[in-house]
Amino acid sequence: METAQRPVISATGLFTPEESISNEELVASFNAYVERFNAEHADAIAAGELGALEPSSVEFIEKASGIKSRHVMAKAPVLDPDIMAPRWDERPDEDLSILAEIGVAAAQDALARAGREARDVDAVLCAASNMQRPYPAMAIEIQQALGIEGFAFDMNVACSSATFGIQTAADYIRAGHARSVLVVSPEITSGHLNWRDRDSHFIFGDVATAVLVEDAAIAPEERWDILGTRLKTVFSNNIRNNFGFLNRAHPETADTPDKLFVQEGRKVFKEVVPMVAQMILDEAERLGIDPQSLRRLWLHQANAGMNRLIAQRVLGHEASADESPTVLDTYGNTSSAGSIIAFHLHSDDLRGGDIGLICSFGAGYSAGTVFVRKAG
Ligand SMILES: CC(=O)SCCNC(=O)CCNC(=O)[C@H](O)C(C)(C)COP(=O)(O)OP(=O)(O)OC[C@H]1O[C@@H](n2cnc3c(N)ncnc32)[C@H](O)[C@@H]1OP(=O)(O)O
Repeated sequence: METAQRPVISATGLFTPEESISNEELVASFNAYVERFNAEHADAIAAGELGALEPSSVEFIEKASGIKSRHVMAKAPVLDPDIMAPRWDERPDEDLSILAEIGVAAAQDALARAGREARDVDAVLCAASNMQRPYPAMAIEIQQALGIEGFAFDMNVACSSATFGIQTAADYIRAGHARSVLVVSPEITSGHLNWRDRDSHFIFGDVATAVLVEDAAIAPEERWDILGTRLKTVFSNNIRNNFGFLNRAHPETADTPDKLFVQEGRKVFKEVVPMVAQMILDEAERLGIDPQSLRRLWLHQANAGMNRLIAQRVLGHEASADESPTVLDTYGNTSSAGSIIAFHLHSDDLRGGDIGLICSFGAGYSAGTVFVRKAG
C-alpha cells in the first residue's frame, strides 16, 4: 500500500554578505568608542557619578565564543565609533526590501541545487528572528519576488526559527497540503545587536539560508530523508529583546538598551546545554537511533563551548571537527541560520545511509531537532 507523503530535504541555499569584520577591527572600533566616552565623561567618572567603560579584547572574544570574524551587510557604519549600527538608504515600498533580497538569493541557490523552478514551489515560510517589519509578511514579498503561487507567512522562534520552519514544512508535506516548501531564514542580526555592549558586541553576524523541503516522490535523488522532528519551548528572560511597536506607549524608554539584544550569557549556557542534550537523546531513543552512531551533528552556532558540551553528551566522547563542524569562526552567531549554514557547508561528503542531526536552540528558550538520513 502506498504510504503517506514523506518529507525530505531536497537542497539548501546560502547567501553570505561580501563584507566581514575581524575581531581586531571590531575591538579597535569598540575601544575607540570607549576611549572617547571616558574622555568626554572624565569629570563625572572622576567624581564617581559614572562608571568608566572597560575596553574589549580580541583574546577574550576568541576564547569565550570561538568567533574570529562575522559577515555584515554594512561594515563601515558598524565600525564607525560615532554610529556603531548598520546604515543604508531607505528603499521605496515598490523596491524589494533588503531582508527579502538576501532571502531570495538564498532561496535561488537552494532551488538551483535541487534543479527546481520557483513555479514548482507551493509555499514559502520566512522563518527568522530579525524581521524587517510586521507586515506585509516578508515571506509573501519573497514569494512574489520568486514568482511562486500558493501561500507564504512569517514565523519567528528566534534562533530556532529554521528548525521550527522545517517541521512546519514537513507537516504540510505529510498532510498533503503542499509538495514543495521553501523555508527561508534571512538574518540581518547587525540590526538587533548592541555594538556598544562589551558583553555581546562580538556575537552576531548577517547571512541568509534556505531549505527546500519536499515530498520524496518529487524530490531529486540527492536528498536527505527527514526521519523525525521535535520542538520544545520553555519560557526564559535570559535572552530578551523588548523592541516593538507598543514601545510608543512609553516614549521615554523607547531607545533604552533593552530594545536591542540582551542576555545573561552564563545562565543561558548553564540552562540550555542540559536541556538540549537531553532533548536530543530522548528524540534519538524515540526514533530508535543510537546517538553514538550519529555521523554528524549540525548544531546551532552560538558558542563553541556550548557545542562542545552538547556534542560530548550526545556522542559519548569529545566530538571532532568532522563530527560537529563549526562555522562560528567566520560567520559568528547567525541566529536561526547557524545550523543550516553548518549543514550546507559540511554535508556533501556524507554517504548514503549516514544519519545526522540538525539542531537549534536559543531565545524563548526554544529548541528543535531534525534527524536526517542521506538517501541512496
Ligand atoms: C543561544 C543563542 O544563540 S543566544 C546568543 C548567544 N548566547 C550564548 O552564546 C549563550 C552562551 N553564553 C556564552 O557563550 C558566554 O556567556 C559568552 C560568550 C556570551 C560570554 O562569556 P562568559 O565567559 O560567560 O563571559 P562573562 O560575561 O561572564 O565575562 C567574563 C569576564 O570577561 C569580561 N568580559 C566580558 N566581555 C568582555 C570583552 N568583550 N572583552 C574583554 N573582557 C570581557 C567580563 O567583564 C568578566 O570579567 P570578570 O571575570 O573580571 O568579571
